[in-house]
Amino acid sequence: MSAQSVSHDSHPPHGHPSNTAPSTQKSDKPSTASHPPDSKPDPTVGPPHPALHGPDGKTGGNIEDARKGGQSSSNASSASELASLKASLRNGLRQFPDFPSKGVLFEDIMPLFSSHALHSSLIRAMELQVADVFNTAVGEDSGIDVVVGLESRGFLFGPTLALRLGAGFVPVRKPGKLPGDVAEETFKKEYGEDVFQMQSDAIKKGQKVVIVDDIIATGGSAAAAGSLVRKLGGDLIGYIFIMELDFLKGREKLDAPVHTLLSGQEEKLQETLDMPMGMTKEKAWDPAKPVANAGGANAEEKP
Ligand SMILES: O=P(O)(O)OC[C@H]1O[C@H](OP(=O)(O)OP(=O)(O)O)[C@H](O)[C@@H]1O
Ligand SMILES: Nc1ncnc2[nH]cnc12
Repeated sequence: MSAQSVSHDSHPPHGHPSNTAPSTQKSDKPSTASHPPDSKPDPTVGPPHPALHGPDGKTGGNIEDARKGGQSSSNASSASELASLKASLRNGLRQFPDFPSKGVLFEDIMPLFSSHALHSSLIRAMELQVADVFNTAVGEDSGIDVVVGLESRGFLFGPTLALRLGAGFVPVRKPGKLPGDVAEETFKKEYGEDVFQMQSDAIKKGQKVVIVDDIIATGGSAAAAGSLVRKLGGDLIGYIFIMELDFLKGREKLDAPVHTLLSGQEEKLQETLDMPMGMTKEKAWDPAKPVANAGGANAEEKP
């Protein structure tokens, strides 16, 4: 195969091959969807889901009852654990320019699974992130009923996350794979259309559902999955992705809160002119230099 990855040493901060700025501190972090400026609310943190919260949006309800007691100290330690997990995960990602086609900077999440340590960090980070953004208890008392994962990369971590959250797992599949009655939704991809299906009895009316996938690009897949969940009567609490291709504005297609574990690409892959200093087209994407840190300076750090 001719795929080439960016070497660790020469790799620019994530999402922009021309950006050679050193890793940023809090004050000069770029404003991304997942790390907005102080003046702007963080769009990765949606409003608390009413079904999971009391009238003040913070307390009350069965799930919240489970959180009472030592909440603030455990929140602080969870936040620091989550920040440290995110840092390791960022270092585990790789980017492949011009894959699967020219102009696409492909985010390779497979190293997060080939390493036992990273895999374990990913699942723990997801578990903590869910509790943080949906304001639920950490772990099996989450109160989330179903995790829905999108074919196929959403299948890599959706089931494990579901176990951790005390939830069931339900797949959204491409057509012709699921037996019995299915609900289906057609959606637009970058080129042409695709169809997603779910088994009609997979979600019970009113069940609290979180949709997970590795990446949100145009948002077409995730929006179709959201429509299917609602068709089946599910209560869609929100979406969790590992990362986002910000410049495609996929989150604008979604009508439930959207959260990403790590920040993603802010801009489209640039041409040679924009490459980091000292690189040529031939030199830049040297396949002999295998590891890229796709996390970089733009990675999300929720305060
Ligand atoms: O936001 P969108 O533009 O809809 O794109 C995002 C989807 O694209 C990728 O899946 P892909 O269709 O490549 O399938 P795969 O997971 O089977 O590789 C990715 O895993 C998401 O599911
Ligand atoms: N740039 C990208 N990297 C990995 N998966 C993707 N799915 C859609 N766009 C992608």
